[in-house]
Amino acid sequence: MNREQLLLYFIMGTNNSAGSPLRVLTNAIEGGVTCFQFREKGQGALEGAEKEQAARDMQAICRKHGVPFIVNDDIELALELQADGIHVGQDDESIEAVRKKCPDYMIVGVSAKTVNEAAQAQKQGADYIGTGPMFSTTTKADAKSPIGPGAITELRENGIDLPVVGIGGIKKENASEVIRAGADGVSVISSISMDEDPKQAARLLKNQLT
Ligand SMILES: Nc1nc(C(F)(F)F)ncc1COP(=O)(O)OP(=O)(O)O
Ligand SMILES: [Mg+2]
Repeated sequence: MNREQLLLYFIMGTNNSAGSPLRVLTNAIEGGVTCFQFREKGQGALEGAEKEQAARDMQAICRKHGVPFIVNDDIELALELQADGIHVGQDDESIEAVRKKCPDYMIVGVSAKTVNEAAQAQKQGADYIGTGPMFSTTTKADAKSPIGPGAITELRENGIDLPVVGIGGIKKENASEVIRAGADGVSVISSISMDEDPKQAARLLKNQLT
């Protein structure tokens, strides 16, 4: 995974979008999204065959536009779809378990908010880490309290040179703070998925990043 791919990392499930998820994803990518994560979780999330079909539909859109397609949590689904990668949190399967099950080409992303967690992730071969929540968020029901962009600066000051993306409550008004703090990119859900114009939302966000 090269760092540039993490610049504007859009995450969405079918229950995060105001409009049609496939149309939202297409518009978001046309607006400049550089990486996508399928995260089907929380109230109203699809399961089983419906979840798999939604993932396949979104994967096809990513493939058409050359955007990496990452699956959140669900390793079996990632393997079934031959996704470009998988993202796991501290309470999900370990990186070792993921690496054992997944082919080498797959990107492995890990949530890490402390220097210790990030160092562990780096040692175990993570390709990138997601750090947050940067700001308060309503999308992730079990999100902990915000740690702010300073947490990314602390990782950098302690020798964590893995690609890092900030996540949690990021919008165009605060995105540049996360980059200035040392992140390679920002990850967003509702700032794009709930906007009535996801293409414009992605474009305005991206303009804050470079
Ligand atoms: N899904 C995520 N993606 C990222 C990414 F780096 F990709 F931006 N960072 C952090 C998370 C949060 O991952 P996790 O802590 O397992 O919670 P959940 O499974 O509810 O998302
Ligand atoms: Mg998870």
